[in-house]
Amino acid sequence: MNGTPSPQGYDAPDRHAVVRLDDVHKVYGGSKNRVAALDGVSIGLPRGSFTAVMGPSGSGKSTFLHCAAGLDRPSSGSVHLDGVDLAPLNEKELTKLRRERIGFIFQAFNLLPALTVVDNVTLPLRLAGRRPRKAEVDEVIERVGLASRRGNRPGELSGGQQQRVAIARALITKPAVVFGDEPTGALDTYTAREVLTLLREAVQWGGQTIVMVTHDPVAASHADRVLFLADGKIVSALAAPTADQVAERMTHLGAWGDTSAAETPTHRREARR
Ligand SMILES: Nc1ncnc2c1ncn2[C@@H]1O[C@H](COP(=O)(O)OP(=O)(O)OP(=O)(O)O)[C@@H](O)[C@H]1O
Repeated sequence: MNGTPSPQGYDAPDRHAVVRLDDVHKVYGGSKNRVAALDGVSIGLPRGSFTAVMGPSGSGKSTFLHCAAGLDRPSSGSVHLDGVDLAPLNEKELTKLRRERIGFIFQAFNLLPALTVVDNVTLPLRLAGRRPRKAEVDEVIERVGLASRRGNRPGELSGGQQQRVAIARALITKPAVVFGDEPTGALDTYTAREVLTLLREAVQWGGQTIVMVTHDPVAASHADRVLFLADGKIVSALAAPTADQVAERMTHLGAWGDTSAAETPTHRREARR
């Protein structure tokens, strides 16, 4: 669980990991426009851990998330989720596995505008044919601080509140892992911190496993470990990271392009406030 490279890459894939990728390659295009979006990724993510995935634009973060979550299939290599090898599953089986064992949180919240908070949160249970139990619904809605908003619709909520609904919706099925794609990307600094604290608590108190793609070093600093991707490979990792350490590592990867070398998106955002 540190940043030391092993002969197999960053961390030997651990048999007990909730998410395990073994030598995963994902290739797009043909012979003329071939892109190796993932180029031999091997990693194990332990149960109850919070992992942030960072890297320059085009480094393969989304592809990593999509392959790890069974939204996309690797060109070669294997992905195990909660002990299940995803390769032999057909689309129907993959959909069922995603519905039952994975929670998703997106930058754009993706709530259904016509449904109340309670109905948005319980939707995954109803889609899985399970009748929501009042106690479990109350518990998760209270945990995200929305007990007084149960009957509101998304349009009546702030961005931070909407993301908390999305978090409750991701947690309600008690998934093996929650994948976040820039979950704080649309939020201001203060609200983002509240949402990240909530995710941290889900890991710390609920034993939830979370994997989050982010461009924000401050967001990444809430994770137990940051994985850095470059050109489709995990090139480095940081355990118990600070935002400054993450920003510095990103600068070395050339992640901020040719804007000021020391500036990060977060620092720029803070400077504008
Ligand atoms: N459907 C696709 N067809 C062709 N190439 C693709 C496709 N999806 C991704 N790629 C390429 O694979 C590489 C990795 O893309 P990916 O979206 O995973 O990067 P990323 O790190 O998430 O980028 P960003 O931070 O800009 O969202 C890029 O070169 C991208 O152009």
